Amino acid sequence: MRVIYSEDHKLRDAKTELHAGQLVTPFEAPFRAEWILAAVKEAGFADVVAPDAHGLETAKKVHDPAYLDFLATVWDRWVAAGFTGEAIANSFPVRRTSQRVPDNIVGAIGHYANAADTSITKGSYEAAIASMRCALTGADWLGEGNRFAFALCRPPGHHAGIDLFGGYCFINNSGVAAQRLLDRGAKKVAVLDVDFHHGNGTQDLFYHRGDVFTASLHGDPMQAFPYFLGHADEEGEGAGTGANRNYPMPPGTPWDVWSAALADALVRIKAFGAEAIVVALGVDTFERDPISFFSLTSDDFIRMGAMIASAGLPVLACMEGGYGVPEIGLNVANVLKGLEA
Ligand SMILES: NCCCNCCCCCS
Ligand SMILES: [Zn+2]
Repeated sequence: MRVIYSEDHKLRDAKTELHAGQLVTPFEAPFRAEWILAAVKEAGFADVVAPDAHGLETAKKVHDPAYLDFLATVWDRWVAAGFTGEAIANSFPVRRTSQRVPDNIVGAIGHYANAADTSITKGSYEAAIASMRCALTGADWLGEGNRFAFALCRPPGHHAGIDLFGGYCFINNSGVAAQRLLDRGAKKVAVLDVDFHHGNGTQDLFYHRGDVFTASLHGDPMQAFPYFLGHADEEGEGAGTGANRNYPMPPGTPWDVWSAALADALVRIKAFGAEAIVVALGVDTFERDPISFFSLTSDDFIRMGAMIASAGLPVLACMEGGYGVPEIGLNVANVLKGLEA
């Protein structure tokens, strides 16, 4: 199991998150990557490397290049506008409005945001680039014929759409990795999102494409972020018809219900003909996660890894969510243990 990790994740260290009507210390904070790194090393996954210095060529195939330019410049534009706080979107192009991108930075950040929970700060972009590079380096490890890799991505990526940031995400690491695998010769790949929250960004990237199967197991969007995508009737469009599968589940969902959805997703991934699986690995399905409502135990994460490995395909796991409790490290290590069991 190759682990890819970059110290540059520390450049993403926002001080505010709009949560429950207050500006709180962000749930998605630097300690997360440190705890997870320590735990996977402790579990024996010590083959840890820094990412290669990939550019934006692959990312530009799944994200709007103008959006990537926005990410690269938003902080400087925010400061140039004279604002002293962190960059937070507060006006959005909602129903029956123009999709023109305003020149004003407050309008522009709202155009590109799908949630107001993600403050942009100095260094956020550089950290997102490093995170993307971890995923791309993991894809290359698989492309070289290896079976498993874990990209310790921070910031996460699965809520980042074609031209959207939010849910603590900026660049869709697992989506970029899937594209890399295709560019290296795969005909079909799958992105399996096991994070508690629906992979709305990943679904957006590939919804009209037939070469990437996207599956997501998540809290029912009627009750859970991201609220506005993730229903079971979203099955892809055009060339992507039948290549998207959502498994929304209710509060309190335990392993036996959750794993039945995983089993179904894996059957569909195999039937699709995927040559590799990119796992959007969030561990916020854990019973004590502070912002989620499923009931998986730490041992369930071993079972999760074993089930995914049973598909018999190469697997790249890209770190997504999992918050607040020390068990996030154990739970990630347990998935890796299950993969290699
Ligand atoms: N402020 C907490 C409420 C929800 N905010 C978005 C959660 C994104 C999870 C990404 S895995
Ligand atoms: Zn999540």
